[in-house]
Amino acid sequence: MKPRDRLRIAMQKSGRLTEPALDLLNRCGLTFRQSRDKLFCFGEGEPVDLLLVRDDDIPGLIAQGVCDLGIVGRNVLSEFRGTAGESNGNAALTEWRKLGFGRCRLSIAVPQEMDYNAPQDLHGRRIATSYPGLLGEWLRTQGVDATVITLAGSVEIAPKLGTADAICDLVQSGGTLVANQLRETDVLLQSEAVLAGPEALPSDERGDMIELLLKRLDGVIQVRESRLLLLQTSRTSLDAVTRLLPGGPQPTLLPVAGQPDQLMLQALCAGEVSWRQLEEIKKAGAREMFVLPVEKMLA
Ligand SMILES: Nc1ncnc2c1ncn2[C@@H]1O[C@H](COP(=O)(O)OP(=O)(O)OP(=O)(O)O)[C@@H](O)[C@H]1O
Ligand SMILES: O=P(O)(O)OC[C@H]1O[C@H](OP(=O)(O)OP(=O)(O)O)[C@H](O)[C@@H]1O
Ligand SMILES: [Mg+2]
Repeated sequence: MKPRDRLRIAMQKSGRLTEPALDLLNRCGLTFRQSRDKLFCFGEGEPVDLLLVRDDDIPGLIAQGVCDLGIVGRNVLSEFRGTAGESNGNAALTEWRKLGFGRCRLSIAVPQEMDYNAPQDLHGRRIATSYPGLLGEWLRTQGVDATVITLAGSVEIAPKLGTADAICDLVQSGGTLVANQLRETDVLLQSEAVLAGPEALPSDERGDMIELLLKRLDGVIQVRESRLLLLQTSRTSLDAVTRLLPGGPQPTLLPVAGQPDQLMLQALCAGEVSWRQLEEIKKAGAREMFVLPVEKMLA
């Protein structure tokens, strides 16, 4: 293969991961010249280009060295790793970063009326899936002997059509399962989009660019997941309120003008603050609560 001096990242051409992946790269300061419906996008500022492909092709493109990195679901990457042995030689791919979008899980689901208590109930059954590698591995670890039926899509319909007794497919809200009178029984894999690449970084300029990109990604992900929590509390409730704060550095306390028994508390939280957490904190004595997104951060 011809040596390249520009970094090449594979991402999904059109699908669930396309917008969030491009948004993330933009936030890392990468912009691209060609329109998104083209196969190749040339990086404008930095020497980083994009290849837009079917998500299933991404691990193979990295393993073959056609691309240096890829943004792909862990489900697709893990399936490739499991089946890569025979067809792709030494395809040692790794997850460089978890990207926090495209969250879903790979699960077994059975018809609602089926008597199912444990994986052993799948003995001798037919299971339809688009993930034969991951399913086969799970069945082996469970010591279950079942027939794996590989389908490219519309897996959930297989039990109704009588072509399978159970399925193994992606679940997010569970809506598709309910619509097909199926119930989820076992989770094989928790998935989200990841930045995938070879285990060893290239030893040329591309390796330096990857290191720079990883640093920027870390900053972008940290800011994206950070929230600033502001609230008011009495000094007597302070301990109870502080105990309930989501993880992060020590909060800052500020006096409230004209109310010596009151404090304004400011806390940087490392993740989303849920309504439930807010309600608990309020019960402990807080009021005037605000949760703000963080735009930029420089420690
Ligand atoms: N319901 C869902 N909610 C969230 N993420 C999902 C969901 N379904 C799939 N994903 C994740 O998004 C990835 C891409 O899903 P999508 O449906 O766009 O793929 P696809 O139909 O295989 O697309 P392609 O045309 O690129 O092959 C999946 O591999 C998975 O990681
Ligand atoms: O649990 P849910 O929120 O219902 O999501 C799960 C569904 O989403 C994905 O399909 P998608 O919507 O991409 O349709 P497709 O696979 O037929 O393209 C996946 O293959 C499941 O069918
Ligand atoms: Mg696909």
